[in-house]
Amino acid sequence: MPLKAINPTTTNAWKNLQQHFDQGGKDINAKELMQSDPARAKEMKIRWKDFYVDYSKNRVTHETLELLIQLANEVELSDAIEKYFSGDLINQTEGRAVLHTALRNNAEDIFHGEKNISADIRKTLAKIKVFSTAVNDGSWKGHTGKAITHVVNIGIGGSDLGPQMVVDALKYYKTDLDVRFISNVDGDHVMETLKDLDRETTLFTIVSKTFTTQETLSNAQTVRSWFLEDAPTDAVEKHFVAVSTNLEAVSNFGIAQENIFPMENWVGGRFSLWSAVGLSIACAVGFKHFNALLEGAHEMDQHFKDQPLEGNIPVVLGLLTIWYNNFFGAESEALIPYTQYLQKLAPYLQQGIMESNGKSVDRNGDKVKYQTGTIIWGEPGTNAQHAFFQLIHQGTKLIPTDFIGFKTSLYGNKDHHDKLMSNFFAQTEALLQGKEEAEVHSELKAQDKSPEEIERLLPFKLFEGNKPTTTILIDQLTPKSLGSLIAMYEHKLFVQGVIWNIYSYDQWGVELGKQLGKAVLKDLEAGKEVIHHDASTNTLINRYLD
Ligand SMILES: O=P(O)(O)OC[C@H]1O[C@H](O)[C@H](O)[C@@H](O)[C@@H]1O
Repeated sequence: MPLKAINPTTTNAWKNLQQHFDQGGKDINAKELMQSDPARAKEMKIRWKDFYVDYSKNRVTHETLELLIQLANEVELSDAIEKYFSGDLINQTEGRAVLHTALRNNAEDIFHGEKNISADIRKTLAKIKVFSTAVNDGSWKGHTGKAITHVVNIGIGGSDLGPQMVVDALKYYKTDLDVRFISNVDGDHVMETLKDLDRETTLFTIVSKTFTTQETLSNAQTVRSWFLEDAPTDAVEKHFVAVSTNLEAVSNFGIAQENIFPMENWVGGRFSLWSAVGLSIACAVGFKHFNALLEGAHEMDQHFKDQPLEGNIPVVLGLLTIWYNNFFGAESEALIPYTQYLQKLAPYLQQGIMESNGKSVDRNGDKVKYQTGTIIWGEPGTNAQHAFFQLIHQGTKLIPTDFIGFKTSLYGNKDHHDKLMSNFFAQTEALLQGKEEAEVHSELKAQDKSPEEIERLLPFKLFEGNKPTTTILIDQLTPKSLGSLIAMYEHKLFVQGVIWNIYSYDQWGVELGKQLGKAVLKDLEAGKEVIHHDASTNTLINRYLD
């Protein structure tokens, strides 16, 4: 069954939320509420396994939360969750199920229509295990009999961002293999990646769900030609493997049948790191850790599926976004992980969240009259503090921010970790508390400023406070906790999509640019003056051709 199409703005909860917002909700001051009700911190938190999610620094009251849950109930979120996990065709515009959760469910047999897909999932997983183990233990040899030292993943979008983020995030757990990524069709990017590689000890994984993506196919061709400059044609089978749903195109490319790792259409590209797309992850950190990543995600899946809405982490996070996006008019959300390992989390989730929920037509095919997808951005703390936190603290925009931190670091080094985490806690405190006039006044006075100077400087040194943050404190960055964290955001964006009544699992918005790109490429190749584009594009192309 497809998802029901319920316009959220027609629900009673939406109207009540609007009224609640107009009649005081917009002025909710989390700082004051925290002072008057210290129990708030205990009540507005979710403790789950090694996660501690504190959302008490948000502009919400218990009433707000009740109304948001009421909204989730009225749009039948629980029914949608059920359909998501049971393989209903919830990606209706592409006629597909959305079953990336099946990839990490080792406990049950999952059905896609009549077909039990778990056997195939386990088979592919076993193939990943055998292959990644052989590459790591040196039993997979290159064509001259040498073991593999470098793996290069060639893919873009979902076939790049997820594996790249995870490989970077789990660097601590890395094997001896050097794993790199080529994504952009920028030839310089390709050559920079190849330049110090030894053909005899490098393995290329070509990853493309469709195997039609221009960037990936061009890069794969270029890399193959580079490889064949100094290797015989039959060496390709020892150095090239592929991951795709399009098995025919892969064999036409010249990849041996046994070197193909299949994936299925019910896995969206941006949710595919759990599938064979994660091959480079298994190579980089070993199969054991890849499996732990899947386990962590599965545990979050269980939580999301079974936990009542009020105590359900992705649900609560998703509802907070709705509150800010649709009632306060906040346009973006920042994600600040306090670990350098997660430096690619925001770019990864930009695809996950913005490609999923950047839609303006609802599930009835009508143009929506409310805001949908949020803009996602972020960088690791503390770097972010020295770059753009000024705007979060004192700018004019409301930017709800997730702070993600870990109780213990990986190398110990407590001295550094205490410094890192003191910033983590202090920033959410500063954003909540702000700094009032009296405090600024006495600080300036203590610096021996004259009354005139104090008066002049005071407005610039004030901090409003009441800037909303959610703290996600996790015990340690492990493959398992990373799996849970990623799955948490996957489900959060699902919740938002259900409430906004949009289709989160298609991405038609990326097609037009690709189409026009092909036409422009023909013009560039022809090299003749163009006149059939708009005036600006004609001028630019002609200048390029000149
Ligand atoms: O894996 P591929 O088929 O090569 O697709 C790579 C990417 O292509 C497009 O840009 C889609 O919008 C992405 O969702 C996808 O991840």
